[in-house]
Amino acid sequence: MAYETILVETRERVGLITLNRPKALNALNALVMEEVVAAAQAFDENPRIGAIVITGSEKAFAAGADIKEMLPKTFIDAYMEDIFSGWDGLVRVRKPVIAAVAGYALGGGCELAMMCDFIIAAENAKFGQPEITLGIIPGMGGSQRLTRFVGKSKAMDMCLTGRMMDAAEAERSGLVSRVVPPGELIEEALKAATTIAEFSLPAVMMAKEAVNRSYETTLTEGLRFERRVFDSMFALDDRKEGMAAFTEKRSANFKNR
Ligand SMILES: CC(C)=CC(=O)SCCNC(=O)CCNC(=O)[C@H](O)C(C)(C)COP(=O)(O)OP(=O)(O)OC[C@H]1O[C@@H](n2cnc3c(N)ncnc32)[C@H](O)[C@@H]1OP(=O)(O)O
Repeated sequence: MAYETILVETRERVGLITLNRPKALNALNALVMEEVVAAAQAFDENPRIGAIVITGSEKAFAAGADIKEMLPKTFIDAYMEDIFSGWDGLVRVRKPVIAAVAGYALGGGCELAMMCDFIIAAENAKFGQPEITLGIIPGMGGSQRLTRFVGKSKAMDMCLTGRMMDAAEAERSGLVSRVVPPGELIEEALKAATTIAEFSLPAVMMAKEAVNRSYETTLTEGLRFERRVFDSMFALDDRKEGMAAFTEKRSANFKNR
C-alpha cells in the first residue's frame, strides 16, 4: 500500500512507522490518522511481525493535531465526524507498539505517544499538552492518559499551563520508560522491539493485555484476570519450550503456539 504521510518499513520482525510531514512538524491530520492506523493494523495482522515502533523526526515526533485542519470546523463537524475517534484503531492493535520520541511531542503528539505501550525518549524530547493556549482542551486522550501516567498534580500543571516537560522530567514522572541520546533513539527502540519480537507472541500479547487491564479494573479483578490468563499459558507449547530451554541451558525456540 502507498502512503502519503508516513514511511513504512520492516526491520527483521519489527514494523517501523515513521511520521513524515516534516514541513508541518508531523502535525496529525485526518490522513495521518488513517494511514498510521492502517499501517499498524497491517503489521498486527502480519504473522512475521512481533512488535511495532512509531517514530517521527529528530525535531518533532508530532507537534499536535493539525491546527490548520481544525480551524474551520464547527461543533457539528467535530461531533458528527467523531473527530479523533479513528485513533481507537491503534489502541486496538494487539501486538506491542513502542513510541520512539525525539523533539516535540505536543498535544495530539503527546497523546499519540501515550496510546503506545511504552515510550522511549531522546534527550531532546519535549512533551506537552498546550491545547489550553488554543482555547481548547486535550482531545486524543491527554486528560485521561497523562493523569494515569504522571498523577493528578503534574497532569493538571501540564493541561492548565500548557508548559512543556523535558525528557528528564518525563522519565522522572513515569511518562517515558528510558531516555537515550538522539542519535541512538531508533536503534534503541528497534532493539527493544526486536527483543520483544523474539519472545512467544501469544505470551507477549497476553502480557500486554494483562498490564492494560490494570487501567480498566479494580486490583482484585485485575489479579483474578492475571491468574486466569497465567493458568491458560500452561496450554502453550511455547511455555513448555521456554521452561525446557531454561533447564537444558539453551536458547528457547518459540513457535508462537
Ligand atoms: C489533539 C488536540 C485536541 C489538539 C491538539 O493537538 S492542538 C495542537 C497542539 N500543539 C501545539 O499547539 C503546538 C503548535 N506548534 C508550535 O507551537 C510550534 O510549531 C513549535 C513550538 C512546536 C515549533 O516552533 P518552530 O518555530 O520551530 O516551528 P514553526 O515555524 O512554528 O512550525 C513549522 C511549521 O509547522 C507548522 N505546525 C507546527 N505545529 C503545527 C500544528 N499542530 N498544526 C499545524 N501546523 C503546525 C507551522 O505552522 C509551520 O508551518 P508554516 O510555516 O507553513 O506555517
